[in-house]
Amino acid sequence: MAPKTVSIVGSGNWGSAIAKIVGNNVQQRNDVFSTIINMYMYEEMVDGKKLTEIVNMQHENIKYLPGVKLPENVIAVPDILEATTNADILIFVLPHQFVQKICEQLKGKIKSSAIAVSLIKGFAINEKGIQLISHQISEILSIPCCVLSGANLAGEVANEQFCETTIGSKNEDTGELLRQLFETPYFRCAVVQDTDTVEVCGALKNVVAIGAGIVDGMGSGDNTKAAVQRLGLMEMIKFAEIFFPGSKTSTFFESCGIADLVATCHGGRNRLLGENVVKSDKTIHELEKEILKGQSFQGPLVAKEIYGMLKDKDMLSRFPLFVAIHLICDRKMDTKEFISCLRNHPEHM
Ligand SMILES: NC(=O)c1ccc[n+]([C@@H]2O[C@H](COP(=O)([O-])OP(=O)(O)OC[C@H]3O[C@@H](n4cnc5c(N)ncnc54)[C@H](O)[C@@H]3O)[C@@H](O)[C@H]2O)c1
Ligand SMILES: O=P(O)(O)OC[C@H](O)CO
Repeated sequence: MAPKTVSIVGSGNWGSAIAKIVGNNVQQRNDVFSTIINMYMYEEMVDGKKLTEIVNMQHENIKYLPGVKLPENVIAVPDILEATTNADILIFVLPHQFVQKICEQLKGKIKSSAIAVSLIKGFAINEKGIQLISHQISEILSIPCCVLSGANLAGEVANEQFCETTIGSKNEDTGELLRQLFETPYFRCAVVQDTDTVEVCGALKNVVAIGAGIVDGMGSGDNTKAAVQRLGLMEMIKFAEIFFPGSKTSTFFESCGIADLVATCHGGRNRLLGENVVKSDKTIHELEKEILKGQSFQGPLVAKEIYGMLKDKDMLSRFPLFVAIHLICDRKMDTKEFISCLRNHPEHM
């Protein structure tokens, strides 16, 4: 069989870390994969030069993953159609708010036999309510879309510190192909078929991590933070049970579940946001600009999306932690009220 061409759609903090892994792997497995990888990069000027040109000259994404060398077979391409022409495998890894626009541009322009894999942690909103990003990609492009999600803080992965991840694929052969594309001795991939739950975990843990940051900002101890994580996990499980029937509890014990929740509540950008929401009165947008310098917090947007959906369905009282986190991010609830939310949580009734 002809080697498969891989394209990466996205080149931020995680996109660049994954480009390092995939760029190296395709060189070692060149019987299975073509060795040149196009990486779509949203063009911007850095120090007066185009970021794509800097990446292609220096083999380093100096804005989103400074200090990490990327393999030379990863080529940054500013044109989305040029980046994805001939791709057999499309890796989607960009903040979820940009997916619809990118997919609309790709519609009818990619190989009909291509497959996608989404590394994105977020939800889309459409007229029916919440939609998984992998479903959105699959629906717009008319191709299957798998997922990859786990306890994977990009900087640590890029520095080759051991971690696990979870690939969700309903098709066993595709799951094995993706494992070959992503697995390294420091990035251990487990494949499960319960793809929806893998993705739900990735989106919701970003919301819980803001709660962990809020209690950090308030100076509460580790016990309080553990309570946020436990109650958050209970809401994540309930959310999956109600809105994604058939979801398996065992998936929450994979890297995409409990491990990612713990990693993000301790070392993630969303945790940092929660801490700063307590310590400053700036808006989320101002904090994002100030703290992340171009990177993106996904938690506040997901919290807002699920708040709107739960309100429409008259279910706000069943998810008080998610609701409080949204209201605090929106500056409609005082951070001091967060402890009462934990104290009066329905899990204690
Ligand atoms: N960073 C991590 O540690 C990490 C780990 C696992 C999963 N994720 C998930 O991966 C996804 C991507 O995150 P990331 O960290 O790579 O990105 P990031 O937070 O670094 O986001 C910035 C990216 O968005 C791009 N961008 C800005 N405006 C754009 C536009 N209008 N259209 C298209 N792109 C635009 C920027 O060029 C940059 O590449 C998210 O869903 C995130 O939750 C992140
Ligand atoms: O830095 P965060 O909060 O976006 O989390 C990053 C990853 O999702 C951790 O697995």
